[in-house]
Amino acid sequence: MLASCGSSSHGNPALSNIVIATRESRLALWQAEHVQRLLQERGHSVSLLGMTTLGDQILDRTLSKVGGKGLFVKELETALDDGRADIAVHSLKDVPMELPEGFVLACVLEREDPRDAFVSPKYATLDDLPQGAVVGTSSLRRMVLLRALRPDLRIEPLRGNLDTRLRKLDDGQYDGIILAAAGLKRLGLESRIRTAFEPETMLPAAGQGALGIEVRANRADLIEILAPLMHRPDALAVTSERAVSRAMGGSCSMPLAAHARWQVDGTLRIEAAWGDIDGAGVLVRAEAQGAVGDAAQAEALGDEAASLLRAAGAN
Ligand SMILES: NCc1[nH]cc(CCC(=O)O)c1CC(=O)O
Repeated sequence: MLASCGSSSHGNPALSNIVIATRESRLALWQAEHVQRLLQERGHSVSLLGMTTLGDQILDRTLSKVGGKGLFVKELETALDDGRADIAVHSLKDVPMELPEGFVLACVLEREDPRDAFVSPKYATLDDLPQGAVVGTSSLRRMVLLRALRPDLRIEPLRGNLDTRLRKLDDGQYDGIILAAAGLKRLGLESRIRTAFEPETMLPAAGQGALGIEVRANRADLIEILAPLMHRPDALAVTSERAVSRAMGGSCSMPLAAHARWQVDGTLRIEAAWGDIDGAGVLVRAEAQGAVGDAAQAEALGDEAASLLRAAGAN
């Protein structure tokens, strides 16, 4: 079933052309083109298939109310399934923990800045915001973490792609908004970042800043082609973060943060936070640290952090 048409100098099968299924937001296209460049540098021919997903069409409700992360991924998987495309490039943050039967994450690329960023025309930091200022975010994680930092702020929903969100800010609908630093940097909008929150202050979402490449599990040809793009340390860190989400039954209807960092002694340290958005503003945190040499150990570390979260009151 290999769609091969010859061999590269390394003896790998070479596809005549690799088709990347991608959403059509500016960020999604940047990400797909990034993977396109990386593969072209290795001698592959690559084209893009742009698609509009349900997640892109539903801009008036929070994602958590309309079905969650899968909305951005499903149409792309259909294109892989029916052979219109070979691979899909995703922001890992938006990829559900369990992929549908028959799909695998073949590759995690080197991660961009995983931090959240404070963006505001007027205020340099969150601390500079006046009492009761309006901050835009539709992320439950950002809401509960913001609430812990500044209970006085008014948090208002903010949806749409990056350009839309920035336009709403510039229109004056918010005093400040929170966005992922990675997306701003990729689109050359780094100058909009007033403060990047250290993870201690605003713990990132599992997988934030990382790109994942999804393929049909039976495409051994593609899995081999993508292997050199894998960034192993970041892949293991992200695997432990995603394990926290999986263990907590994670979806974006749950305020959950998980962020893992390699330590100077070579161990991996993961921090996690869980919030109770409807309840009394409960926010619990946990951390775990250990030697991680493979995906199973990365998952075990994430599971341990999730157990500690539960022991601390998360459910
Ligand atoms: N939920 C939307 C989303 N998914 C991925 C990114 C970009 C950052 C990344 O790659 O993690 C963003 C924008 C944001 O959260 O501000």
